[in-house]
Amino acid sequence: MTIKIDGKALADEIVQRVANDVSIFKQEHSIAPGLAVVLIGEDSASAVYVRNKVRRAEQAGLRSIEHYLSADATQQELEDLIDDLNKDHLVHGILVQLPLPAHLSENRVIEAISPVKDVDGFHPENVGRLVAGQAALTPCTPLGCMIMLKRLLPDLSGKHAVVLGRSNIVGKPMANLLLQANCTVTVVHSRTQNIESLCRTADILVAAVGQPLLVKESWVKPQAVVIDVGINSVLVEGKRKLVGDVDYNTVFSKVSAITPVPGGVGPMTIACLMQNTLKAAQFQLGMSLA
Ligand SMILES: Nc1nc(=O)c2c([nH]1)NC[C@@H]1CN(c3ccc(C(=O)N[C@@H](CCC(=O)O)C(=O)O)cc3)C=[N+]21
Ligand SMILES: [Mg+2]
Repeated sequence: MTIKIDGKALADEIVQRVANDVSIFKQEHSIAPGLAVVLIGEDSASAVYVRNKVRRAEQAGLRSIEHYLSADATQQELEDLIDDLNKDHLVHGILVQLPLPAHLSENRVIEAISPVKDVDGFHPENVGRLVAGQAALTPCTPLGCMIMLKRLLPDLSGKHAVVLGRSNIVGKPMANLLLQANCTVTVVHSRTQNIESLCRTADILVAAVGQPLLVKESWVKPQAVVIDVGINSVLVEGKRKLVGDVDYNTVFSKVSAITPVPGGVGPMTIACLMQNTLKAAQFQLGMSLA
């Protein structure tokens, strides 16, 4: 019997726990942890994401503030806003929604965010800390994937994990977290030779390439655990539908567990954003890091 990993239910659980810790935080500090989300330009795909974030922030008891800049905002305007948020004592977490319009530098924006408020974990200081195995704010999507994996396989030690994709947002931090958990890690990407046969050697396969239904039944080892990070919007018989990077229906019966899309990694990403915002607030107010 294959386990369908219920990311939504696990996210509910995490947000509940964050809400509990937030109420303690509020009693101790008389303020709520605050999350500022910066959005540049119009992007229909981000609308759902923002709505989910706002709803989860409410559930967690966090204060969440959205800042909307127009698509033609300048680098200076954006960095000035980040500067204000860095100085704002009511803001403990800052997330700038990526990707940015082409005329803006993502690297410069990420570096402008104070590392202690960098709830995405994208600042080079947090990236370095993660790689070095030091306490850090860790990217939300890989963190959510690790929570699901550990719930399923409490001892990840010695497992062969294959990460499909090498983005700064998912693939690279995911590989580092798996290594930290004593997995043997292989990262495969667009230039890799024999991708399919490498994936077939994985005990744990994490797909994060943004290619709808790329991973077929022939790509997975029997009884593997499959984590599908892809959230691809495709047209099926004229209707928009979300599908992952994994061909869920054909892969399902061959593996021991798999995340669905939607309802898998997506809700966990948002739950981890709430968790990171609380962690950032606790750190900034001098409590010990969990
Ligand atoms: N700085 C930055 N950090 C991010 O973490 C970030 C970003 N920029 N830009 C956009 C992407 C996308 N992303 C999603 C997270 C959750 C869902 C999510 O909750 N999905 C649900 C619902 C999807 C639906 O129903 O449309 C699900 O998969 O079940 C989707 C997308 C975070 N991103
Ligand atoms: Mg993230």
